[in-house]
Order: sequence, then C-alpha cells, then structure tokens
Amino acid sequence: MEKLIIQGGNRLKGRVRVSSAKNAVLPIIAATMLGTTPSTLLEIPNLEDVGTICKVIESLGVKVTFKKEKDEIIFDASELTAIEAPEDLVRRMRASFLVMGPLLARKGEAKISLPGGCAIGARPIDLHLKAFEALGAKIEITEDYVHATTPNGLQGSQIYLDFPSVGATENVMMAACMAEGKTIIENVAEEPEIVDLATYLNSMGANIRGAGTNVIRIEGVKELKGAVHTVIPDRIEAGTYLIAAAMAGGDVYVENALSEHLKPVVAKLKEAGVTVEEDIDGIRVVSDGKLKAVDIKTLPYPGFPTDMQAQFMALTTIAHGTSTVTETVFENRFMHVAELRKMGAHIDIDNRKAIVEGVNGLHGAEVNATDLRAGAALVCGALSAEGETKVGRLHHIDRGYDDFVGKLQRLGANIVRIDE
Ligand SMILES: CC(=O)N[C@H]1[C@@H](OP(=O)(O)OP(=O)(O)OC[C@H]2O[C@@H](n3ccc(=O)[nH]c3=O)[C@H](O)[C@@H]2O)O[C@H](CO)[C@@H](O)[C@@H]1O
Ligand SMILES: C=C(OP(=O)(O)O)C(=O)O
Repeated sequence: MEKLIIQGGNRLKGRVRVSSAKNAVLPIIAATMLGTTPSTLLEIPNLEDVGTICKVIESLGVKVTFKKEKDEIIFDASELTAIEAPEDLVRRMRASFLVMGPLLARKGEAKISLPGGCAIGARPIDLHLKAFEALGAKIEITEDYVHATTPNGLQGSQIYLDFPSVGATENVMMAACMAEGKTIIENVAEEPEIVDLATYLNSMGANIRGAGTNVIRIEGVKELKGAVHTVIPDRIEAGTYLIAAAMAGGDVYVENALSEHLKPVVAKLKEAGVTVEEDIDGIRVVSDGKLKAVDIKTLPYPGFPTDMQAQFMALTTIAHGTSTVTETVFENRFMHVAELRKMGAHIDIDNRKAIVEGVNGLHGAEVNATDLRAGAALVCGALSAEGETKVGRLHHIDRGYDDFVGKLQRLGANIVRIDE
C-alpha cells in the first residue's frame, strides 16, 4: 500500500504553480460531448478524476487523444455511439453523472447509475432530475440507475433550484443550451467553475448569460461546435498551499492563484494573523507559524468553500484560542476530525459545528485520507507537526492534486511517497 511519509518542521519557501481546476475541468470534459466538431482543452491537470471522466466519455463514443505535451487533449464527439455510462466509473466518481445533460441534449436519452453517497454526505441528485423534468425529460429510477428519455425533445423552461447545487446547475446548463427556446434557471450556483463552463459553452456557440450570478438565461441553439479552451486555475489547490505555508511557516508565492476566487480564504488567513499579499499573478503568504483562532462557516460561493473546510480546520488545530468550524453544505464532512485527533488535535463536534481548542503543535501519527480534502488537511497538519506522519489511502488525494509531493518537495517539505 502506498503512503506519504512526512517529517514535519521544515519551513516552506519558494514558488509553487497552481494547475487548472479539477472542478472546472470535469464538467468541461463532459461538455465536449456537445460539440459536433473536436474541442481542444489546454493545460489539463494530471489527475485520477480526469482519467475517469475521459474513460466515461470514451465509453459513450468520444475519441480522446492526448497530445505529446500530455496536458493538451483533443475530444472528438462527432459520433456518440452509446447512452449508458459504465456503472463502475460512475460509482468511482460522482462527477461522471455530468454526462447526463450532454447525452440528453445530443441523443435525447441517457441511462446512468445512481452515483450514490460517499464519505462527505448522502449527495442525492434530485435537483438535477427535477430540472431535467422541467425541460421535458421523462425520468425512470430503478434501484441502480436513472433512465431519462425526451419523447418531445428538450423544451426551454423556467427552473428554480431549491439549493444552488454546483452539479445541478452545470448539468442543466449543458442540457438547456440545446433545448428549444429559452430557459431561465434561478437560484443557481455562482462558483467560478460555473462561469468557466459557460465561457466554454458560449465559445462552442451556446447562448448563455448570467453565469456567475444567481440567475442564468439560456437561449437554445440547434448545434454546438468544438472549441479551444484553457481551464481556470484551481482555487482549492491554491488555498491548500496557502494553508500549508501558513501552518508550517515560511514564505511561499502561489503562482497562478486568482485572489478574486479566494476572497474568503484570504480574509480568514489574514484574520488568523498570516501575512497575505495578492497581485495579478498569484498570492504570497508569509507566516511564522503563530496563528490566532478564527471561526469559519462554509457556504455556497462566494462564501467560504466547503472544499477548504478540512484544510482550514487543520490550521485551527494549532491556532491560539478556540475556533469554530461550521459545515453547512454537506451533512457529514468531518471525517478528518478523527484523524487530526490522532495527531494531537483537540476537537469536539456538536452536530454541524466543530469546536477546536488550539494546541501548541501537532505530533506525527499514522493516519488515513478519508476523502480528498481530508487527505490534503492531514498533509498540511503533518508538515507543521513534530516528528513523522504516515498518510495512507492516497487514491483520494490523487483524485485532485497534480504532483502534490513534487510541488511540496520543491518548497522544501520533507515528504516522500513509498510503497510499503
Ligand atoms: C466535481 C465538483 O465540482 N465537485 C464539487 C461540487 O460537487 P456537487 O456538484 O456534487 O455539489 P452540490 O453543489 O451539488 O452539492 C451541495 C449540496 O446540495 C445537495 N444536493 C445536490 C444536488 C442534488 O440534486 N440534491 C442535493 O440535495 C448535496 O447533497 C450537498 O449537500 O460542488 C461541491 C460544493 O461546492 C464541492 O464540494 C465539490 O467539490
Ligand atoms: C468533494 C470534492 O469533489 P467531488 O465532488 O468530485 O467528490 C472536492 O473536490 O473536494
């Protein structure tokens, strides 16, 4: 079994470049299915999840060609040959469900396994399905899969999402851009990844306005063509390096980080006593590792991102005083608490609120990544801890961090990956 072995205590110093955003690249790869001519995506990060979504769309007939540069991929969806996504891939990664919108738009039918729950919560898909129904889809749900058909094609509609779900907004946007007539979607997610998807769809010929606000208006078009697109930088990867440097202490410039996308994270780091300087090319963080307690509460964008909650909780474990961390987006996203406790953290949980009593420092321990960001949080904790930490279940981390070990090593961290 592979593990990360981290000797804590090294200060981090230097520059680290953020890759393109996992959560933008996945829906955009699904959206390449909408084009009748090939799309080229540039600066694609090397992530397990990218491999998974590529396999899903290949199984549906898309020809995926990796250019020599490896971070450039051509997607030819001129012929979609299937409407059913392989169950194991959908179960492995929830974002696979994002092929439903494009399949309904291009083929008028889709059969996809239920993505099911995972470590961070139940994660139902009712909002996706309700919105597809509003566009005229007929939905049949069996124990294992969802079968959607469009007997009269997709028709533009007025849709209100009960919660600004990122995935539902993306799925419905992709379906609606080829529906007949106008669609108005209210209470949509406003995340930067939604804006990036809309930018790509518009460059394919779609007519989408309002992405980045809470109402999206779409005028349906008959056909979309492929386009060339560079995906936005990963704000969560950027935030993870900011936290790592804040906790371990040091002076790190996170290149390619867009401060516009990281406002709550930067604000909370400053409140914790960290020096943060923002410019157009990135964000610099300078820290002596002495941190003050802060309270955070996760919310849909532009609120504090749930995908930074675990890493920020790691930071509060060594901040002076009592911090609270409230998770409002997912109902079960505190799996990292038990692992952080093994490293000496003092954390109590009261329903969706974690109360963290800062300790003078964490110590090394044997821990496991329970999900992607939990894994990142443990690595952040380990870099600041006294002694050796072993982190297992690395497949979670591999889903979303491109060259995590290499990037941290170049900042001076003592971290290696071994096969035990
Ligand atoms: C690949 C990707 O982009 N993943 C991100 C996306 O996930 P994802 O798109 O799955 O997250 P959503 O915004 O849909 O989920 C937010 C909340 O809404 C609930 N919900 C969602 C859909 C639905 O039909 N019914 C329902 O009840 C979920 O259970 C959850 O409690 O946004 C999350 C919230 O920012 C992030 O943590 C994930 O990293
Ligand atoms: C929860 C996450 O991803 P996913 O929605 O793909 O599980 C994440 O990126 O932190």
